Amino acid sequence: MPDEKTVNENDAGAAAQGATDQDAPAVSETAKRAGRDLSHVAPEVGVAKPDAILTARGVQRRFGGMTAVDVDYLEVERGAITALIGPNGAGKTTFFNLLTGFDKPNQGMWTFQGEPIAHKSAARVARAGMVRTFQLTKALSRLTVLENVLLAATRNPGERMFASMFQPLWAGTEARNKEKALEILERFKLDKMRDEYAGSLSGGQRKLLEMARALMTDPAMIMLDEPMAGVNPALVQSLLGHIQDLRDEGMSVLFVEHDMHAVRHISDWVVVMAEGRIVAEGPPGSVMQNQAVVDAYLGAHHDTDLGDDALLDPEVLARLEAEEEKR
Ligand SMILES: Nc1ncnc2c1ncn2[C@@H]1O[C@H](COP(=O)(O)OP(=O)(O)OP(=O)(O)O)[C@@H](O)[C@H]1O
Repeated sequence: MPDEKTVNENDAGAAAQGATDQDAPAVSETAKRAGRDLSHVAPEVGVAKPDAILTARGVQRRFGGMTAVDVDYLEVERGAITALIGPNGAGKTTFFNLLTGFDKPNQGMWTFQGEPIAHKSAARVARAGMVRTFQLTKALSRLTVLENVLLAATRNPGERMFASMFQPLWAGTEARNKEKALEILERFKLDKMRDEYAGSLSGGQRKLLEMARALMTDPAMIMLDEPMAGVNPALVQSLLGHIQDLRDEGMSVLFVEHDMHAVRHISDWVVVMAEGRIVAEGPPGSVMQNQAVVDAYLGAHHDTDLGDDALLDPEVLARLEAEEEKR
């Protein structure tokens, strides 16, 4: 059965207005504030947010003569779920790669929690608290689920030669990391699969493992790259619930996604890119009605359904779940 919490759109906003759902985990003050504050923000490109965790200015990335990213100004709200959408080739992944230090801009700057992090390495960005998920590579598929999560732990002094001379210190950190990894695996219901090869996980479980790996570093902001891609429809609801939980615990979430149903249901704010630029931003309900957004998708001959809610209708979900069980 779908969880009440994920069926309601804009949970943080609902919670802020005093909605009571006794089954839902506690919603952090940050998330409540983000939901409440964003409801007063004008849906305009480049609009200032009440409490921005990330601010980008004049970001450009060119490949030869083609400008893949040309973002004048963007603020991303702290403690909110922000979706980055747009037709194929809009520049979403390139922008994501730039922000997280996996690519370098031709120009532009951005700050994260007030700290300038443009031109910094991916490792440095991660240490600052902005962590992105990664698709399971072939090499990682051959490690166990637990090994995958442990590998994501940062600042393990055991990795440093000097500290490795102090075995007890190193051993203590390893034990703590393992305890933490097991807690995270339990949260995502992957604990029973801890010793299985990661390659044997289903599409949805892989997405959860990617999130689990990111959580090992206690990020302030988690960047999810197409979290719904390759996920069985019956698991979509649960995955959406996990993403909302991250937000409700106070984390900021920025995700690139093509699945408009997911975008509509969990996003507090949606940013739309087309041809490298941001063409619209606003709450999910209104932004998808925006003419610039409709034009961007139609112009790209895109067949994306900009969002009826059929997939997340409880009856449709119950049928999908029943079909899944019969298999
Ligand atoms: N390394 C590269 N070299 C040359 N062109 C590139 C490179 N990376 C991306 N591009 C081009 O930049 C543009 C933006 O690509 P990008 O992958 O960022 O778009 P996207 O919005 O993520 O698309 P999709 O939704 O299909 O993943 C595209 O025209 C793409 O071909």
